[in-house]
Amino acid sequence: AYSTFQGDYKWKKHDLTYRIENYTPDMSVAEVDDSIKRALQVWADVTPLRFTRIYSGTADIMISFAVGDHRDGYPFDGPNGFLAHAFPPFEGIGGDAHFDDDEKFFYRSPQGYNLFLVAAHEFGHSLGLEHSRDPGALMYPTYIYRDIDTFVLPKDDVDGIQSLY
Ligand SMILES: CNC(=O)[C@@H](NC(=O)[C@H](CC(C)C)CN(O)C=O)C(C)(C)C
Ligand SMILES: [Zn+2]
Repeated sequence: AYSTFQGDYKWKKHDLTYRIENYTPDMSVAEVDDSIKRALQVWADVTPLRFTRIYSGTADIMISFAVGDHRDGYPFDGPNGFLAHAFPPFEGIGGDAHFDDDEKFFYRSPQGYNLFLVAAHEFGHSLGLEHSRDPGALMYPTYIYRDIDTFVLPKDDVDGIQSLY
């Protein structure tokens, strides 16, 4: 039930870079770094894609926290509502993921919004996946909490990403 972006947007290379541009006050730097790294690994585990972190310059996937209007034409909406958004693989802002810092993100708590889960969904978009109609899929449009210690990428998402890479 997965879907990809019209025109089959996908990266033409398997070695991708990412850069964490800023941090949320909701958790430690180490916890953000780990959440992002694990959210990318979810997709790397089932594709030939590899992710390398860079600390300056322009990465394929630029990751940032922002509130309200952050000048990309898609202003955030305060607490709740939209939690984050990401752009499909194309030049420039393509691949980039923005997280709404008016949300309270959590590292491990089942309350609130788990950063790892939100990021894993966003990176699905960064790699070329659109939303799935499968309510069990990570790419389902609504945030659903799942135990992150036992998290396994749902089959619909695996089928989707493997249809691209
Ligand atoms: C709690 N709020 C929600 O469930 C909202 N959904 C989201 O914020 C999506 C991200 C989640 C799935 C991590 C937005 N999205 O698709 C980004 O790529 C609404 C369903 C209210 C829009
Ligand atoms: Zn989405």
